[in-house]
Amino acid sequence: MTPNTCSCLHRIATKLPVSIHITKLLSIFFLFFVPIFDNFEKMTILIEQPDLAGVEVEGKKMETNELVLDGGFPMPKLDAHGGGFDAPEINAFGQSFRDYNAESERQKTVEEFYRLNHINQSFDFVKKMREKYGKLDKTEMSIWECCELLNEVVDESDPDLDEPQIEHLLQTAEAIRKDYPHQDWLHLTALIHDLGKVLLLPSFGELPQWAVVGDTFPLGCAFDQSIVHHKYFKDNSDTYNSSYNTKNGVYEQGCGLENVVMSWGHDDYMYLVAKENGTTLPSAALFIVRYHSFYPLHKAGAYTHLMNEEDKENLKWLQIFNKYDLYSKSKVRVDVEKVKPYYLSLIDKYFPAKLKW
Ligand SMILES: O[C@H]1[C@H](O)[C@@H](O)[C@H](O)[C@@H](O)[C@H]1O
Ligand SMILES: [Fe+2]
Ligand SMILES: [Fe+2]
Repeated sequence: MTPNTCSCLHRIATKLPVSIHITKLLSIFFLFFVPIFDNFEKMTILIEQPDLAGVEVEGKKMETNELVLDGGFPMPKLDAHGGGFDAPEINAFGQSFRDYNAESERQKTVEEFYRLNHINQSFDFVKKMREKYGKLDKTEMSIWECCELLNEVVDESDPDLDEPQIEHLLQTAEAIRKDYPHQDWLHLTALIHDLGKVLLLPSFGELPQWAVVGDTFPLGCAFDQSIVHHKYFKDNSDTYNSSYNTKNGVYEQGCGLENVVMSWGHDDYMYLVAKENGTTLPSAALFIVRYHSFYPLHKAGAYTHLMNEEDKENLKWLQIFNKYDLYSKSKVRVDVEKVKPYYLSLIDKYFPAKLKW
């Protein structure tokens, strides 16, 4: 029924010799309901889509096409490569990244590092370290003061970088900031992720490199073949402990990574520091800090049977982060003084002024 037929019927109805009430009721019927039935077949139900671009959700600006994960932190839509980052093919030494067998000046140092690491990281050793460093009684300082301490630190496990660690922190943070400008928590996560390397310094007990850096792996269950230089586990006593050397070992399937004892180093230490000092960073940030060296999981896909649902969600962020951690390593220096005010503002937002270490 078209609007014309409708108004015509309305006119006829008004001319009928019946009471004014019936006329009014008919008019209402024809005017409002008939056109609705008439158009019923053509009707499409439209639900308005809120335009989230530029809108703040829990203090975070949204970009279009973003999903919101737990805690209100937006999950960016990724392209096939997991973000806009253009990963270089070769490192500063002209080799491909994380090639642990390539002949280079660093290869021997790195392999010797993993030999010692694999012999000495045991279930008992880690338990002792977590207890000792969990006390956070070494010193008090701000996040930025800690960044500056890393000026002194060079990581012997890394085949791709021999620059002081503060360079690496800023390179990672600046690279991720460029691609994810609105996720400020991710910029700060990048800045702090390796701060735990201060364990190498005298005021932190001057731990040997094998107890601070390098890839991490679980203790209390079998050492997966994907772990770099796996062969050196033959001299680790846990290899021969029947409670520890099976796929699940002391764990249950799906128990969640937080219940898994990881090899001791800068990841777990910095996680403890951030958590115990009451950071307001989201759980994905703490997950990144804690497991960023767990290449057997996030690169090789080993140990996934130990993850729970929350781990699986957080792993998506870790995999985004990892690209920047790895491929931003270069000899190009960041102008520290120029970017410092920005990072100081983030530190102020997510951390107390002084932290216990
Ligand atoms: O050599 C590197 C370096 O120590 C990194 O900081 C760590 O996160 C990596 O996993 C490791 O392989
Ligand atoms: Fe690291
Ligand atoms: Fe790193």
